[in-house]
Amino acid sequence: MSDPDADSPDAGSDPAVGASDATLADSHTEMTEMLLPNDTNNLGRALGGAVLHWMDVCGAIAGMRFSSRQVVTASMDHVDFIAPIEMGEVVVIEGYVFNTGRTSLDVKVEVHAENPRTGEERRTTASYFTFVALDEEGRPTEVPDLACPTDAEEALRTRAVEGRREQLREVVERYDL
Ligand SMILES: CCCCCCCCCCCCCCCC(=O)SCCNC(=O)CCNC(=O)[C@H](O)C(C)(C)COP(=O)(O)OP(=O)(O)OC[C@H]1O[C@@H](n2cnc3c(N)ncnc32)[C@H](O)[C@@H]1OP(=O)(O)O
Repeated sequence: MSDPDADSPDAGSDPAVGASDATLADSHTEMTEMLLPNDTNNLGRALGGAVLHWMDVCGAIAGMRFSSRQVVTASMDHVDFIAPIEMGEVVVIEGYVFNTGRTSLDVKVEVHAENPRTGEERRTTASYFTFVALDEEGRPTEVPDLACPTDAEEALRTRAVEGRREQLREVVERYDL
């Protein structure tokens, strides 16, 4: 989040968005945590499972904001922890819906760590989740179509689609599948 305004999905709106549509900006979710001892390992760094938990909750909130439904996590893509998070650092988790099926939503979730004293920040992980919206009886139910009425939203959508493709390609190459 080095420049949150540069490609903010909330910038501008389009009155032409249909009644059965929801926008990427509608789903946009940002959570801020501080890494405390309960979520660290013996090195004083974030437990992978704690980070996954925050990512899951952030993605679910994005899915619920988008669909106005309860959602459940159906799947999570590959996750690489590319940089450690140190105790006392601020953790910013950001998610948004970038693709929809009939009852499913794809959500990109990205995590940055921030040193609160220096302001230095770095990307620590990102992944792609699929959530499924449920009706009152707990059955999969239709979600709105995704609309990206602003250039910023369209750019984020494209970045997520291409990022997911690239991440899956890297995993296939890494394991020589
Ligand atoms: C707003 C009001 C809220 C009020 C209330 C507040 C409560 C606030 C609590 C929130 C708290 C946070 C929540 C955190 C999120 C959890 O932690 S949820 C817990 C962990 N997840 C689960 O327990 C899910 C367990 N799995 C299931 O229940 C079922 O497999 C599923 C996911 C519902 C799918 O059921 P199914 O019978 O396979 O359904 P089916 O009709 O075949 O497929 C439905 C869709 O799912 C897709 N799908 C199925 N399996 C998969 C898969 N493995 N991968 C990808 N897609 C899949 C299908 O492709 C299909 O997509 P569409 O083509 O319709 O777009």
